[in-house]
Amino acid sequence: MSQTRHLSHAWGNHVLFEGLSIAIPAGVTLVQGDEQTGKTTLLRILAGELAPSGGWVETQGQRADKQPETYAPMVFRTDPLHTALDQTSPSAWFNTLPDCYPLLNPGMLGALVKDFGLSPHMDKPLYMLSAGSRRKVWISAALASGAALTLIDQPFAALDGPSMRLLREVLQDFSEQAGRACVIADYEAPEGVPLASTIHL
Ligand SMILES: Nc1ncnc2c1ncn2[C@@H]1O[C@H](COP(=O)(O)OP(=O)(O)OP(=O)(O)O)[C@@H](O)[C@H]1O
Repeated sequence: MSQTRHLSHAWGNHVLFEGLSIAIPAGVTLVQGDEQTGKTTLLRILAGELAPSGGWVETQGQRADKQPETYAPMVFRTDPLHTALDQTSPSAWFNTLPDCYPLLNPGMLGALVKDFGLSPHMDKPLYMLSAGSRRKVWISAALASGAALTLIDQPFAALDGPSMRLLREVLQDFSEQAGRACVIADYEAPEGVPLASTIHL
């Protein structure tokens, strides 16, 4: 479904990774590595946001470098450091998503909002939300987007206990869905989430 071929990222004499030829199957794939090993960089390359130094990435037969317009709607990357939406409310942002992600599942999005306890925050600007709530907003959009490839950096960071349990359940369900891949980046394998594959950096 997604794959990389001979992927490398380097600058000056510093090689972050090289020769990565990996297949990303449906279900949950973990990108595992210590600090500063290139997890976020790999996610950005998989999202088509960053050009690799060498090699290429492909999702459902479309290459990020050759077909950027068709590639972008197939991929959703959560970026907890993104500030461009700070003045936007989750409701307003969610209303724009079907334009980019026509396969967005509104029922799933509504259920995640409710179960993550986001309902009281839906009309507030994102900058007013806690780090955990902002992360839940991004994760809800990502998981409901219907994107063929969903990329989530440190999905459990800043989440409260009940939200961690809910996310585990949602990722379990996700791993049983045919046709969608979710790549999560973290230091350790998450408990209770069946993994389709692991990429070690
Ligand atoms: N082209 C580049 N030029 C200079 N530095 C770069 C370049 N690309 C990546 N880096 C740096 O490489 C480092 C590691 O990258 P990255 O953030 O992807 O690792 P990570 O495994 O996600 O780290 P962490 O777990 O600490 O968040 C970062 O400090 C990043 O700024």
